[in-house]
Amino acid sequence: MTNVNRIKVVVLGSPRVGKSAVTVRYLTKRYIGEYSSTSDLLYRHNVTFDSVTTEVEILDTSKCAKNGCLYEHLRWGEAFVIVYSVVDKHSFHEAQEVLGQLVKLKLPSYYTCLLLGNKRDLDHSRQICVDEGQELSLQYGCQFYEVSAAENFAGVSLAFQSLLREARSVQLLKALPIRRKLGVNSVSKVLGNIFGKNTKGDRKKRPSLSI
Ligand SMILES: Nc1nc2c(ncn2[C@@H]2O[C@H](COP(=O)(O)OP(=O)(O)OP(=O)(O)O)[C@@H](O)[C@H]2O)c(=O)[nH]1
Repeated sequence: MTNVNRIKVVVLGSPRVGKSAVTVRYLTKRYIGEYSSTSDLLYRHNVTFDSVTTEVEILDTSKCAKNGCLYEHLRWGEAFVIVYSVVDKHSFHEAQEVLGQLVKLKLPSYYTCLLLGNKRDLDHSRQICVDEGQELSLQYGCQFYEVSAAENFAGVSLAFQSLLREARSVQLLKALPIRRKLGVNSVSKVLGNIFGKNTKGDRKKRPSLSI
């Protein structure tokens, strides 16, 4: 059963893309250059949106995802941050693979997902342009931000908050009493509020930003 007071977030991506850096930046505002952890780390903190406080669990995954834990991570999570490095083409392709697995495992139920291009401060060595990230996110219907955990707290914070807001809306929707019948228009309104479609069917752009 959905717990509307808790959101479980999983941070995934290739080795060394900055999963720990973005997670710790979001939670503490600090950038720590090197992390020595070789196992998954679970963080807990509270967020308040519209006067409602929700507990957030963030699982910063380690290399274990390579050794068959990906399935468990995807099953455990309700919201996903899939990180790649803009200076590492391979990590972008791996992000694409993870998105594919996520869709296979989670659809048709709702889930929330953020594609996060990290290390944008290394622009001179870029291998993945903004448009490629944007395109991939549109393909999989997820949010997209480019950030630099090293240089900027604001972008990382905005990206996580945007994900958490959407995750909370999805949870509220899931928690609607099954017996309460909604008309087609009501359902379309609820979904529109969450996924950015207005009732006339025009699609609003998903949040997408480079900071
Ligand atoms: N230039 C730059 N370096 C970064 C940035 N974010 C992380 N790094 C560096 O990238 C390296 C890997 O960062 P981590 O946060 O440990 O990456 P990770 O994905 O958690 O690594 P694993 O858990 O080992 O897979 C470290 O040397 C960080 O200092 C960034 O935004 N810009």
